[in-house]
Amino acid sequence: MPIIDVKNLHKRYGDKVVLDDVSFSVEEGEIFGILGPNGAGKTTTVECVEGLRVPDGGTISVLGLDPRRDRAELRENLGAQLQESALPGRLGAGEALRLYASFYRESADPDELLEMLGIADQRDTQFRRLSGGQKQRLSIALALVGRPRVAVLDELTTGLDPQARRTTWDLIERVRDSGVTIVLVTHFMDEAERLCDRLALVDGGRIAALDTPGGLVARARLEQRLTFRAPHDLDEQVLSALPEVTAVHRTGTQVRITGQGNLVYAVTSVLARDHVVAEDLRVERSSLDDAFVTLTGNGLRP
Ligand SMILES: Nc1ncnc2c1ncn2[C@@H]1O[C@H](COP(=O)(O)OP(=O)(O)OP(=O)(O)O)[C@@H](O)[C@H]1O
Repeated sequence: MPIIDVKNLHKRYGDKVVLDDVSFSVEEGEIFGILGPNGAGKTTTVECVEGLRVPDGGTISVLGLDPRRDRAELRENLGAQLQESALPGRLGAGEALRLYASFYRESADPDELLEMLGIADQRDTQFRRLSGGQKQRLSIALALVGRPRVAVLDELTTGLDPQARRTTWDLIERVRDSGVTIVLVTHFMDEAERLCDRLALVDGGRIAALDTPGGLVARARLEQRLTFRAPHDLDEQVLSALPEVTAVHRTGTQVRITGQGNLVYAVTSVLARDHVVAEDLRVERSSLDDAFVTLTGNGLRP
């Protein structure tokens, strides 16, 4: 049984339709990504799941609870990352965690959480004096302090430097391994590809596609490209005849092959059979970025 089940969600602000028949389910123990450009409806979707916004239509079940009707019960089991502005600047990091821990029937040990998130040294630092990365970690700690079964993390690594992003990703994997189901809202392809077991691509208030990152790339049926340097006597006909190959281009010793399916295996098998040494062999794999453009007709960047 899914831990989150969203069916036919509709939401409009005035005349503007923001969610148009959004349906998806999240299985226990997965990292489920909601990926899309600015204004796609990602935050509106998760805030409906959290019971913070009221949908105009559709049904939502989280751990068998109705987010609006059973809000108090849901709060005990669902952790949400806080917006930065939600904390007073003079509150210490440890103090904030202890305060939030007191809101729950059962809570995690604040000191252990600070340790796990690598901000134990900042225990007594006021919120306003924390760096962007430390604030981010504290907001994750606050989402986890109630020992939730589900955590919703929105724009997890926005504003972090590359090193801090990677550390945060490792951390999220550890949180998932500890048994927490995670819903991750992001507009970063690399983040989604690295972390998510399954992903919903949201565009203009609709789910354009839902699959594993690899499944989305495969579904877009994008061409793969293989380049290498080959001796002049390479028989191009043999390669063109392969069912996986759509085109062979040659400029001097440089060969570029495009195709689909198991292209790399098909081409390299023939080359090995004919004792052709392919130098500087490179495979250009289609990315989730390309898949998004193909599946939605739009890019993620504004
Ligand atoms: N309270 C509101 N009143 C009116 N319009 C709103 C409100 N909240 C969001 N919107 C509009 O709804 C649309 C979806 O917003 P939402 O915040 O869900 O998108 P998002 O995908 O999370 O975007 P971002 O990546 O920029 O956070 C946007 O066009 C936004 O301007």
